Amino acid sequence: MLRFWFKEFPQYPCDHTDYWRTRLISYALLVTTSYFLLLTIINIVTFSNFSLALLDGTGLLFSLGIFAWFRATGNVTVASWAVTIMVTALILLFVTSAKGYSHSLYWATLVPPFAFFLLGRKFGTAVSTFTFFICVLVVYKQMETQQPGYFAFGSLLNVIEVSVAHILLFRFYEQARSSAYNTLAIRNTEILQLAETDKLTGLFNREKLESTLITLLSKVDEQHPLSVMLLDVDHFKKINDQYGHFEGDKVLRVLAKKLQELMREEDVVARWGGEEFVVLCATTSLEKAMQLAQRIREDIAKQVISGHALTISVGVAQYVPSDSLDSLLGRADVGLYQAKNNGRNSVIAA
Ligand SMILES: Nc1nc2c(ncn2[C@@H]2O[C@H](COP(=O)(O)OP(=O)(O)OP(=O)(O)O)[C@@H](O)[C@H]2O)c(=O)[nH]1
Repeated sequence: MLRFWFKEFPQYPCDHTDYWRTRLISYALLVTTSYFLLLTIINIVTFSNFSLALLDGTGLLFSLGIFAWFRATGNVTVASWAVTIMVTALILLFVTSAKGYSHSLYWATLVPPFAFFLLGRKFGTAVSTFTFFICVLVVYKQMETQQPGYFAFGSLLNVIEVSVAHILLFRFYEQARSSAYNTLAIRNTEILQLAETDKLTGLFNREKLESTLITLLSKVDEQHPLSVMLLDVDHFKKINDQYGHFEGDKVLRVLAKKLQELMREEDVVARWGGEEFVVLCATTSLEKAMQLAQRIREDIAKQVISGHALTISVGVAQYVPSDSLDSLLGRADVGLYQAKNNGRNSVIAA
């Protein structure tokens, strides 16, 4: 119903640091505008108190003025100050006019949540300190006159109103905080995904491959051997030279997808760099890995990849206890080198 009141500013999307400020400014102006409008009407219609109605009418115009100006400019900093000053002035006016009766002081507790949220730590502290200083002063003056405090029905309403305002404000804070955390969590997941994905092919990149290999190595034992394959496209340079780099990229993308389809679900396929790919085969002996690599080499040779007939050479190695990460991949590289020397389109174990 009140959607027209809350303008979405394109410069403040929901993950922008000022997004929730724009919301609180709009909420505060909605409350102050309604408050002044109501009091103006009551003072005219019920009490015929036109001087008070004039005062409330001025407040109404002031509140609407800030609202219209904020909608037009989207200036959060100035609107934050305007709203904080208006809310603080209203509260202090009430506290001083009520001569510091206890129920009126309760309103002052609304200032810190406003001031800190809209103005930040430094000015929030300043405005809150100023407000509480005025409250202390008012109470001190009251002490001098020895005026006894009293509570009437109005006082009770005041306490209830401030309590409700407190709950709403803290709900607002919690929403802003959890929204920020959720956005952060989504961003973190995206960043993590970017950090471990090869941009061209969408496969795991070298960093992710190495961390996965370290994890898999910790699980290796006699029943769970681990083998790796290093695959390289034969004469890939020709595709680039003949058809251009973009076509070469397209071929790499399609080939990466094909490799993933051809591998078993449990195999980890990654782009090592350039036109080289690595496959980690957990719980796979050298013999089994050789069979798998041969099957894949044959499949690739039979298929047309993005309009090109391709072949691959593969080096295969099985982890032995004396291996480090580098020596294991190094041995697969030796196998690949031999496969290339053997005339390519072949698989060699090392
Ligand atoms: N399009 C494209 N080309 C790449 C990319 N990374 C590396 N290359 C190219 O891959 C080619 C690799 O060439 P070489 O190392 O000579 O190997 P090759 O032509 O495949 O020959 P052999 O491996 O000996 O069979 C080079 O032309 C690189 O520019 C990439 O991300 N995209």
